[in-house]
Amino acid sequence: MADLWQNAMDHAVALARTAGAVVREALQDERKVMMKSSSVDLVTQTDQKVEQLIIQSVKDKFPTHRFIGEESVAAGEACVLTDSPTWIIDPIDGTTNFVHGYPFVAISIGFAVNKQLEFGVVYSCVEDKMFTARRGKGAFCNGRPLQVSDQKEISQSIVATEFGSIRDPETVDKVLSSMRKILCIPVHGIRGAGTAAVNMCHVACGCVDAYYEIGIHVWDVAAAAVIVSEAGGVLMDVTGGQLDLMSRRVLAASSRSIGERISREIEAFAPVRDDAPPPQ
Ligand SMILES: O=P([O-])([O-])O[C@@H]1[C@H](O)[C@H](O)[C@@H](O)[C@H](O)[C@H]1O
Ligand SMILES: [Mg+2]
Ligand SMILES: [Mg+2]
Repeated sequence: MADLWQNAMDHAVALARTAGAVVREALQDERKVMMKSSSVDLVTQTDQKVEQLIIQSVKDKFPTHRFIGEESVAAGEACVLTDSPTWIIDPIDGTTNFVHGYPFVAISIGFAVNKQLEFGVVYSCVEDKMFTARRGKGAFCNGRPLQVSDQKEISQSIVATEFGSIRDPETVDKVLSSMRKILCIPVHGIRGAGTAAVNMCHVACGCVDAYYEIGIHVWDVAAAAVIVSEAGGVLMDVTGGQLDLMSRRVLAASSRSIGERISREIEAFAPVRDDAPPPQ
């Protein structure tokens, strides 16, 4: 089969561009902020509008395909990855950035078939950077090929991570303790763009050597996972084991050795899985 899903990918790129224009436009206006699970888990009408725009357009073009969308799941849809072709959508990755006008905001569209990711599209819409990758065909930013860094020395690396939105003191202690241990290796620095998808694209570009986070969701990382691996990077669990997309943990690195070195410093914990049945 030559390239069965190229049509779907072309459509995803066009949709990400359209959605990005909607988000950029909304950045000019006042943004009404609502809370989801807590006061630091935010959503706006633009997140909801963009997700609906993407889902409706895909339904019209590919009526049998399924969806996992951040705001649909927040509204009660199941978060289940089946063997059916499935679009995994984060309409705005970096909603907190969007709310504050901090200029890293992305539309993230991943696509899986038989539970295998086939392509990923991440559009960092303020920077106008379109990151794309199709399984087996390389990763690109605005059409230019991407390659992870060839850094082998952890002490000469930059690591990206986020503080996350789980803010009970015990969890925050673990998050800070991991960062402290990584800083003390010492690495050159720690960075965070405020969007998981863009952090992972930075691994793909080679400007950071690794990114990890506990608390992300499948829609934050599905698209960018293809981009990282097609740029030559590796994906793993924060313990160094196999990546589980529903586990809410990710470690993306330029090489297995850098990833495993960082995993040794991370205090792992296990948030409620994305595919956990809803509480009764
Ligand atoms: O809510 P959202 O802005 O789509 O996604 C969030 C961003 O990626 C953030 O950088 C990360 O720290 C959170 O874990 C994500 O949930
Ligand atoms: Mg997100
Ligand atoms: Mg989002």
